[in-house]
Amino acid sequence: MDNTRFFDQLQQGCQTLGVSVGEDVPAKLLRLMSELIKWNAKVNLTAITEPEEVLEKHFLDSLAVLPEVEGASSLLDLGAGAGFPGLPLKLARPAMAVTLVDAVGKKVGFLKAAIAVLGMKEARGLHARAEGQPESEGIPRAELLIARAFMDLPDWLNLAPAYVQPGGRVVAMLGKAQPDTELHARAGERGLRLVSARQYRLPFSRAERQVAVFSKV
Ligand SMILES: C[S@@+](CC[C@H](N)C(=O)[O-])C[C@H]1O[C@@H](n2cnc3c(N)ncnc32)[C@H](O)[C@@H]1O
Repeated sequence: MDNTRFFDQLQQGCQTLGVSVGEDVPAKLLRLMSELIKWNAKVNLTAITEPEEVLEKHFLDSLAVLPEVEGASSLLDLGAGAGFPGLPLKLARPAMAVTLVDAVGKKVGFLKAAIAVLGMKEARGLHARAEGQPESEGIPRAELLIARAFMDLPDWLNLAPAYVQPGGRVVAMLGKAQPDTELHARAGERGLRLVSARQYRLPFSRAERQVAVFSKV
């Protein structure tokens, strides 16, 4: 994929998703992709390595949840892996402080290198295992907590509230859409409230996704 095609596809994908990013963001995402592919040759960060797939399944899927993230001053991405969704969200909304946590040291090594290469301010890669005790784990609470492909929804909703500041929200990125009744029930069982649930499709493969937002009651 040449650079022009990358920029065209990114612009088209953002348009289809109804999200917008700053003028400097496409070049930064291109740089992130080249770091990711370089590191992935040495360290197993992600199974998604083809540029077209990185663009759609990692970058555009991360940017797709910008409407749910808008306005947050701090974001915590648990089980961030190679940095998704946290790194593209931080590039798109640089004023938001972002902490990316993963239990695997080599992945956190990549996160720290990517943050440095891209010159991100108020972004941090943190090597820690999230098990529901943020203080002892050294994981800061955030206004907005997010994860993708980290845990199934019931386990995520059990773990998540401990990492959210008072008045904050929990965002769940779901591969498989769940009916609103199910989301309401799962939230209610844990003292959470379903704020919104939205289905979307990735722009090129048309794969279905869902994003749900919960608040502490
Ligand atoms: C399937 S990957 C998803 C990575 C990324 N969120 C994405 O969507 O591409 C799950 C990640 O969670 C990390 N992980 C699993 N359990 C964890 C825990 N208890 N605390 C922190 N990270 C964990 C793994 O090391 C892995 O990188």
